[in-house]
Amino acid sequence: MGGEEQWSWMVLALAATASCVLLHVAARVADALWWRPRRLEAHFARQGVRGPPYRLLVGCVREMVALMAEATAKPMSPATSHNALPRVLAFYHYWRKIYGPTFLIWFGPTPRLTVADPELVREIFLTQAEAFDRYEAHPVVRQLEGDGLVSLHGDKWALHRRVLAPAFFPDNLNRLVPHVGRSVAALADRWRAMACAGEVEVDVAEWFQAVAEEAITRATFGRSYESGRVVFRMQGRLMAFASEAFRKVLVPGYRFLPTKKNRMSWGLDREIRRGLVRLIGRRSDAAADAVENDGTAVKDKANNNTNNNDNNNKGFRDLLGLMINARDNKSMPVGDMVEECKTFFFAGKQTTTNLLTWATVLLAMHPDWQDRARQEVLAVCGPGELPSKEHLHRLKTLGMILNETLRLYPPAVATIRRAKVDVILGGGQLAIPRDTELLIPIMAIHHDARLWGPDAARFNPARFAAGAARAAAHPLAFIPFGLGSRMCIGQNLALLEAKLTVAILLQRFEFKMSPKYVHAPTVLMLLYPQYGAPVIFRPIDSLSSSPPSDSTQAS
Ligand code: HEM
Repeated sequence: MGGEEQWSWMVLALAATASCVLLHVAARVADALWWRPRRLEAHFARQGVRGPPYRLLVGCVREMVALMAEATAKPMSPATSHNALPRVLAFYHYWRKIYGPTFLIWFGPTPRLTVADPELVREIFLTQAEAFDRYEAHPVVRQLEGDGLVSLHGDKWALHRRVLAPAFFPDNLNRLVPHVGRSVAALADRWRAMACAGEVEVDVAEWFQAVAEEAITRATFGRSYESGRVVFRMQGRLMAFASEAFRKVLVPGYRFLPTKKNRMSWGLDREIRRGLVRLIGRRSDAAADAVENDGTAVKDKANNNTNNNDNNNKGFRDLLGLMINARDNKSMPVGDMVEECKTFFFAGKQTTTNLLTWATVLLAMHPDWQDRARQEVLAVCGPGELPSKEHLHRLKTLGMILNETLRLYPPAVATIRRAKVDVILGGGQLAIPRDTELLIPIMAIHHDARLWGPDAARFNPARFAAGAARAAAHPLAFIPFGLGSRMCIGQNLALLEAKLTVAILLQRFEFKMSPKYVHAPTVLMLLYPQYGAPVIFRPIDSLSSSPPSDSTQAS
């Protein structure tokens, strides 16, 4: 064979190989975008599970967006109704009526099975939990929430959860009561000072952010509160930028473009990291000095706030200190600690702000329950003292009100899992292939009349009189903090903050909704009042205008 002929054969062979590769890739793409979704649709249909039809590339996202846009265009009607599900999860409400409680939707070519039956929920979160993983968030959300507990998996998640859990034990959190109480009392004093003609109107959705930020900053940084606060302020600004981006920008890759806002976000992100690394360095050095001087016991104390400058923090185990101690055991690098701090700010601030906002809105809408709760608070805590940890424990009516708030307006309206393996649920009824996502619409379970009775859409805290597990026809019908091993780690902190804040406001004010308020719950990551939550506060005259005495002492 001549050189020229040999060359032609090589070109032909290369062209044939390239064609094979191209064909193979094209076949894979066609399978992923068309044949696999069709096979899965048929697979679920054979089990009686149906849903809106899959459309090439987009799945049923277009219909979902249209249903949500239509629902959020109008406020709730009637304006006092708590039947918010059709507005908040419009697509769920619409398709559930057509396809029943378990149905299949498509996020692009990704199948998402919607499951609202508490027995299936039990299997997903408890009895077969090892077959499911938490879902990977949108990259914009991921960047914000940090690579901490919320998004970790496997051994690393287990280690972090073990290290951080002691910060949320009730006896530890009780030490925060005086701090949080004082910050709420300061807020109440400001509102009292702002009141003209005997009352003041404030948007509680805005103001409660400061209360939630104070608590999460204390819980994370303890005695390094002041430096931590500077870092978390920046994190707050970053979150504001990102939630704007999340709202407006659906262009893939937009977050990488050097726009003015993006450059500001990147700069803030760098500053936050630097600030946290510096702070961790200072705390680690202090702990190391303590070891050199006095041995290990003192090191633990150095990390756990026995600073003389802040005796009220005495013995408090903050998240940073717990992580630094773990790092000494070589288990948590600085980068991981930075990510956890970001995660806790993200997971802890807005969720609690939302709970506080909806609880205040509901009490303003239901003056009968506001009166009952106030009577309880005055009977247990008196009119002028900051509630103590012992007081909080005795505020049963307020506890019921917070539960009913979390039922009707759960800050996290849904959660998602992904099947890691093929799995069979419902005693053999439901075969779920690997990589199927499961959408658990927490809010829909909370509003289901078959579980909660015909008054499911009514605000009736009395249904929680015998405890959360007995409030509905199924013990797992109430899951505002999730379920199982990945249940919210901050639940005790959120409830403590909410009880304390609402108790202090009830002591000091009567409140009602502003005529400007438009009842329009909507979802943007969490459940928000779409047009804010303006509430009118009228200081209770029996109180003196001087700041209340602080009867509580840190324990
Ligand atoms: C009313 C307030 C809150 C609500 C309704 C809430 C809700 C939830 C829910 C539903 C989950 C589970 C998500 C899932 O299973 O996919 C969760 C997890 C989590 N929450 Fe909360 N949360 C609240 C407050 C807080 C606070 C105050 C903190 C931190 C101080 C926090 C930190 C976390 C973390 C780190 C996780 C992930 C836990 C893990 O995967 O191990 N949350 N939360």
